[in-house]
Amino acid sequence: MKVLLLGPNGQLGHDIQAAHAAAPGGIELIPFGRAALDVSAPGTVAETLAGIEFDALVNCTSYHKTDEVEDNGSLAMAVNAHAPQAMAKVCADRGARFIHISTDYVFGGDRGRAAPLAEDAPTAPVNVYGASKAFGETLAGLAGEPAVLRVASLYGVAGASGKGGNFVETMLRFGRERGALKVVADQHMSPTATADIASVILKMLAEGVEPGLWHVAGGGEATWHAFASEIIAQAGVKAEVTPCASSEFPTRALRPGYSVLDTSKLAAAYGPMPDWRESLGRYLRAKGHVGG
Ligand SMILES: NC(=O)C1=CN([C@@H]2O[C@H](COP(=O)(O)OP(=O)(O)OC[C@H]3O[C@@H](n4cnc5c(N)ncnc54)[C@H](OP(=O)(O)O)[C@@H]3O)[C@@H](O)[C@H]2O)C=CC1
Ligand SMILES: Cc1cn([C@H]2C[C@H](O)[C@@H](COP(=O)(O)OP(=O)(O)O[C@H]3O[C@@H](C)C(=O)[C@@H](O)[C@H]3O)O2)c(=O)[nH]c1=O
Repeated sequence: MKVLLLGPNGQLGHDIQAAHAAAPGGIELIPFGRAALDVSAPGTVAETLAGIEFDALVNCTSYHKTDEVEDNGSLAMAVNAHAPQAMAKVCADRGARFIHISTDYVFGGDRGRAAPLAEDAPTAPVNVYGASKAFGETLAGLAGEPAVLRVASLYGVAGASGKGGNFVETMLRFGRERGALKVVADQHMSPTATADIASVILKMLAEGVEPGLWHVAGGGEATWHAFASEIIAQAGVKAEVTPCASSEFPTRALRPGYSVLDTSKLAAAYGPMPDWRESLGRYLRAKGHVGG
C-alpha cells in the first residue's frame, strides 16, 4: 500500500516516519513536504496530487500557532479548512483512504463542561484556530469520506515545526532558566505523545479505518499546571510550579476551559491509549532529559 504523508517534518509526521521505519509492514510511506505541495494554496492540491500514485493520504499539515492565528484567519482557513476539503475530494475521486488530523480545540464553548467529550459532542470552538479546524472537518466530510483524528496537546521528539517547539520543552527550559513557573490550572485537556498517535495511525492503515471522527489522545486528563508539574517532577528539575487562573496568564487567543477527549471508541477498536504520565516518561527518556 502506498501512503502519501503530508507534513512529514512536523512532530507527528516525524514520528509516523519513525514508527514506519521500525515496522514498515506492507506500507510504502512517501513523505511529501511543503516544497512538493504548499497547502496554503488549496487550489493547487488537486493538480499536484493528480500526478502522484497513492492508496492512502495522511494529512499532518496545519497552521496552528494558536495566538498568531487569531489575526490570520485567511491563512488558517486555507491550510486548515480548504486544503483538507480539496484532499478529501481527491481521495474520494480515486477511492483512496484519507486520514486527516484535527484537534480538541474544536471544543471549549460549552463552559460548564466537566466530562470527557465523545466524538458526537457538538463542536464549539473558542478561537480562530479551533474554528478553522472545525470547518475543515465539516468541509472534508462533505467532499469525501475522511477519517478525522482529533488529537490534543501534542509533544514529540522533533518539536512542532509550526509552533517552534512544544510545551514540554518550554516548561523544562523555563524551569531550568528561571527556577519558577506559573501555569494555568483552569484549562483541562489530554496531553498526548505524537509517538502514541503514530502507532495508532499505522494500525489504522494496516487494519483499515472506518471514516468518521476518532478521538486519539493520551489516557487520563490534566490541567496545563498538572502537566507542567509532572514534567518538572519526572525530569528532576528544581523549579517551583505555581498554579494560576487563565485571567492571570492573558493570551491573544481564548483557550477551552475543558477539552478532554473521550477515547472509548478508539479503545474498543484499536486498544487503549497509554496513560499520559507513562508516555511523558518515554518522551523524557527519548530526549535524554532523564536517564535509562
Ligand atoms: N501541536 C499541538 O499541540 C497540536 C497539534 N494538533 C494537530 O496535529 C497535527 C500535527 O501537528 P504537529 O505535528 O504538532 O505540527 P508541526 O507544526 O510539527 O507540523 C506541521 C506540519 O505542517 C506543515 N505545513 C504547515 N504549513 C504548510 C503549508 N502551507 N504547506 C505544506 N506544509 C505545511 C509543516 O511543514 P514545515 O515543516 O515545512 O514547516 C509541518 O511539517 C496538526 O493538524 C495540528 O493541528 C492538534 C492538537 C495539538
Ligand atoms: C508557556 C506557558 C503557557 N501557559 C498556558 C497558556 C495556555 O493556556 C496553555 C498552553 O500553552 P501553549 O500556548 O503551549 O498551548 P496551545 O497553543 O494552547 O496548545 C494547543 O495547540 C493547538 C495547536 C492545539 O491543537 C491544542 O490541542 C493545544 O495543544 O498554558 C502558562 O500558563 N504558563 C506558561 O509559562
